[in-house]
Amino acid sequence: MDTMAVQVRRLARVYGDHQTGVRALDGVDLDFPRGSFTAVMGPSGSGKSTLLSCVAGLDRPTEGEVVIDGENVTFWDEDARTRLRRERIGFVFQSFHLMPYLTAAQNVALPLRLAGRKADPRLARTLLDHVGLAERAGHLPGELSGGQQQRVAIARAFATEPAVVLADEPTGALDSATAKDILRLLRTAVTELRQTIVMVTHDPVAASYADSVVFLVDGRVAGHMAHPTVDAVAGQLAHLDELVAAVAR
Ligand SMILES: Nc1ncnc2c1ncn2[C@@H]1O[C@H](COP(=O)(O)OP(=O)(O)OP(=O)(O)O)[C@@H](O)[C@H]1O
Repeated sequence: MDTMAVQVRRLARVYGDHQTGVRALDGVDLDFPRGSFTAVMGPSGSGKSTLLSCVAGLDRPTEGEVVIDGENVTFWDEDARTRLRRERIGFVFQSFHLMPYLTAAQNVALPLRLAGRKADPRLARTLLDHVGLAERAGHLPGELSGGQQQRVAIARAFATEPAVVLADEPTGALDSATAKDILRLLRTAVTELRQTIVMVTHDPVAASYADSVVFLVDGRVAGHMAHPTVDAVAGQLAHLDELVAAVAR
């Protein structure tokens, strides 16, 4: 069994003309091991969202490859990539993206139904139990707080036991105490359940819950940090200009 959940190789994404267009990604090589929690950071426009979109198969790279669970998915057709997103990738967004007219349990079961699996109501309840929301299974998103909605979204993201969960600013809309609860939950999913998470964030506190941080600058990997602390990440972000200079060399 491959030990890498996700690998990207020489990944490039050019928007517009190949010569004069924007190189949103410019030769990115990254490995995301199974059971790892990686934060992706970098200035606005550095390519973080483009990286997630390419890994999710929402966007096609101009060059390079995306390998998920040992399978090169780069050239899969639209149908196969839709199945990939439904079955092998979980998503957590800043603004939760729950279906407003479905209960918490129905939202959690939705990926299983879309993947054509028999939706066992007990599984949705178990997943909600894991995120501390067993009592709220029958509630609609509008009846839940922001932090509770994000817990439902996390239970949903892990429902299909995906190869990787892609989280885009998962704590961006939450107050700092609620954000820490959510980050602890993500950390537990990695440590205890061997899930794999790739999280885009601007927040050094959020990044400090990860095993490592990848810094992107101008579409390139400008640095890595293992065992990040809040101070070390904030310090690196304050000196991104030095990373930029190193990339330009
Ligand atoms: N559909 C598109 N068409 C043209 N240019 C695009 C498109 N999507 C992204 N870009 C450009 O690609 C670059 C990388 O964008 P991306 O959204 O990946 O950055 P980001 O690091 O996620 O930024 P932010 O932190 O602001 O979300 C930017 O210069 C952006 O303007």
